[in-house]
Amino acid sequence: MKAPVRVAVTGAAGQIGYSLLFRIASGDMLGKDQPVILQLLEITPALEAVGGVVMELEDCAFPLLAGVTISDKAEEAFKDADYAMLVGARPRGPGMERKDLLEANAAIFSAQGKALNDAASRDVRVLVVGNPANTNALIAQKNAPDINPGQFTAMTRLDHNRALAQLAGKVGVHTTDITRMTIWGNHSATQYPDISHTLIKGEAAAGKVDRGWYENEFISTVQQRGAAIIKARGASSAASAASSAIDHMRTWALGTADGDWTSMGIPSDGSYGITEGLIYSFPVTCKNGQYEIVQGLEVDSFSREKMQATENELVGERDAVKHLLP
Ligand SMILES: NC(=O)C1=CN([C@@H]2O[C@H](COP(=O)(O)OP(=O)(O)OC[C@H]3O[C@@H](n4cnc5c(N)ncnc54)[C@H](O)[C@@H]3O)[C@@H](O)[C@H]2O)C=CC1
Ligand SMILES: O=C([O-])CC(=O)C(=O)O
Repeated sequence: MKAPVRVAVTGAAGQIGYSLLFRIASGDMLGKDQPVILQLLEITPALEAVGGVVMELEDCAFPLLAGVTISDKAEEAFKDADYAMLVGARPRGPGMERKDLLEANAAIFSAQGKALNDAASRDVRVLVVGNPANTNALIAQKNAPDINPGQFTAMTRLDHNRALAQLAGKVGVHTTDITRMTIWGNHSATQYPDISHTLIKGEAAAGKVDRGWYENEFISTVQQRGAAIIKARGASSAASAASSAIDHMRTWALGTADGDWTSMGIPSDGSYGITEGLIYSFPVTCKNGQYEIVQGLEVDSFSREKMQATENELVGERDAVKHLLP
């Protein structure tokens, strides 16, 4: 049996937490041979509620769950963490854009960046889910100068999975028939879901759908899916967000399939002309716990314009939180 790894989860009493914790503990994230210790962080008034969730975790008798801790202190929850899933933050309501949460949530991520810097494993892999996820990841990263900046990532896997589902539904195939989907940019309404390089059963996806559908329906449906769920459910996506967080970490740790790639919000190294340092979603392959940007993809003028629009939005968000970026 492998030694247990430590997975810190913030916002553990929230809606996403309620779905996420059980999937991590059952081995969906890191494999059915990898024991895990969960280190849960919540604000003080929610500690009793987390206690209830922990009772339920115990009652599942998960073979891989090697321990659970609860704390309202970030340094305790992040102590020696190998993985940190930063979910705890305010969600948006109807009529809001995710960046409207910047002011409410940004302070959380500067404090948690510092706490990760002080307490987590030097190899900690960080996923930011709390919105606006890309800019919150930037804030946490900049407040953790002793941790490799590349270990801070933001979740666009939900957008990636949504794009797979929309395309599969349109063409009448299963999502598993589709490879090389790409989400570029911000987890926001400016994101660019790009099928220019996507394959369906090994053939170009662009040849199988009408260009008008792609430009006028597919892109906006994926961009607006979070808002559509809030409108229908009265609360933002939770189980699908948790599932995508599991996918993001599993792919990062265990790798992408040969010939395929995924989408992750990662610090730009300047690839594709994107401003260095922004947490921008790129197509990436993963192997041995490392990700690498897929290079050499052709970018036409339609794509370039969309990639720049979402880049511009991220530059604006970064500038709005300058005071939190040491
Ligand atoms: N990146 C993505 O694709 C997605 C991101 N989200 C975002 O995830 C976040 C969480 O969503 P839900 O679970 O639905 O919200 P929720 O309100 O149900 O839960 C959030 C939890 O975080 C806790 N919390 C607040 N401040 C905290 C802090 N400083 N430390 C630790 N815990 C703290 C709250 O007490 C609450 O229990 C929201 O910002 C939401 O917008 C949601 C869906 C998808
Ligand atoms: O839309 C929201 O506010 C929640 C979220 O990020 C998503 O579902 O993509």
